[in-house]
Amino acid sequence: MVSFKDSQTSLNSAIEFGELAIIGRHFKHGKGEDFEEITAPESMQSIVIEKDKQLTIGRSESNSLIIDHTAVSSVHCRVWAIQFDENSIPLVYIKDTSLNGTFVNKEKISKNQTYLLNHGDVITIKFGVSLKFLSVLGADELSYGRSLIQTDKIQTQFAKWVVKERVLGNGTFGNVFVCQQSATKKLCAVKIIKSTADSVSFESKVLSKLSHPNIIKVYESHIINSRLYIFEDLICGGDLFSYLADGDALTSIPEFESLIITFQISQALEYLHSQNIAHRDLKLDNILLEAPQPFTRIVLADFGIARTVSDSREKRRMFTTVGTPEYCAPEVGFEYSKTPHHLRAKLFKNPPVNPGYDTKCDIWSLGVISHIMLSGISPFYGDGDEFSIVRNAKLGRLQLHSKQWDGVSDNAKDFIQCLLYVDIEKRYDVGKCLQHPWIKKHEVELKKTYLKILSESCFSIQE
Ligand SMILES: Nc1ncnc2c1ncn2[C@@H]1O[C@H](COP(=O)(O)OP(=O)(O)OP(=O)(O)O)[C@@H](O)[C@H]1O
Repeated sequence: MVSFKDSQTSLNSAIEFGELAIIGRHFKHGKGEDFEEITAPESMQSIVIEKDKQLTIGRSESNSLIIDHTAVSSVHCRVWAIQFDENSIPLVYIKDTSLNGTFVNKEKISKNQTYLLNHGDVITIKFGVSLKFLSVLGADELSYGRSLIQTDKIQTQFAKWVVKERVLGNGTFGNVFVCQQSATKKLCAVKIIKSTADSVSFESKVLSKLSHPNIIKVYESHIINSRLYIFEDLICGGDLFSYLADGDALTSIPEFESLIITFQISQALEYLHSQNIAHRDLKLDNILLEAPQPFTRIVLADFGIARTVSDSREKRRMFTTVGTPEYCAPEVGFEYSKTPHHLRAKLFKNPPVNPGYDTKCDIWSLGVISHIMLSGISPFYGDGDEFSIVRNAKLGRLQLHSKQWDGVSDNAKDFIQCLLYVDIEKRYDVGKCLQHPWIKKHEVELKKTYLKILSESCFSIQE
């Protein structure tokens, strides 16, 4: 009735983040149901949760744990672990994809909802097995968050929210914690930023007024004791950088998967740019996935340096050099001087010589991201120091004929070229990107896939 795939029982070299231990089974008993504790054979007592590998539980042969019962869906639920960096505590999520439901501690998870597992949680597949989640750190998985809350004197109780002792990630300006919406019990994220300078206020002021499936949803924000708390949706699949990472290198993904991600980012940019907002820091790390799998909803996050540009065409310019050189358009103004401090917050003093830049800076970044997805190569990275990255970007030479591009269509290559023109006039805007043959040729399939992604996403459930 219950079986494991062989690969799940011999994982000695993998990084383990926890396990799901079989503790019993559920069965039909007359009109009701019953539960009995079971001791599975030794080789089948637990299923290991490892880094970068999604586990599936269900009826079909392809699952990591197969439960052969008609009440169990073909893929009933998925389990995966996310770790922000190698020093942070992994988060293990479960997503229900079943007809009859997946239960955690006897509560049903809504279909397509994702739940963050805590050490000791019991997962029940009705008329299948019950599994206990054992975190690799045991009950200690909360200690890091708890100590941060204490040392940073973080407020945990709000009228509508409770901040949890789970850390999602750390940024330059602060930390991101899991929190819970008191009324609905829904898990969300709260970004807690130490500084309340103007540079971070965009996230709290403007983002809460935006509504787009591919842009992080911000509910509200509060400033308490010089800390800005931004309550937003929890996006559970990690970032695109981790998704593409393979050891120390990045890998390419299939062309249609790259296309659907590019399409979703373009949708978000079309919305942002139509409101005269530039993100200014688009990069793999700031693109979050709802689940670490192909054809999932992607969400633009980290609007810490985003800016609203003027409505007037003449004034639609920005002059501050910000962003990340690897993804940054040449006109943004990073310089290839060997002096590193030049590379941050450099103000253009003389606008007629340096005309500044506009929202097309995001298009360049999208070009870099799509280039990486299609080939596994960052186009201007060179030997990796900022000097060569900035110089290469200013030259704008692309090598779209190396072996990494074998099998990539000419349309995809042309799309990349159109986004990475150093000449801003020649570079496409987002409207033209969406009209490019790479997208137009697949428009019907793309729209169908996009609608399916949204209909299966928590975004559509909340709206
Ligand atoms: N809403 C969210 N849901 C899930 N994870 C999130 C969310 N927001 C941020 N994170 C995680 O926390 C990490 C830090 O996020 P944050 O936006 O504060 O950092 P950052 O500003 O990108 O860092 P830096 O400024 O150094 O680039 C992200 O990389 C991401 O992994």
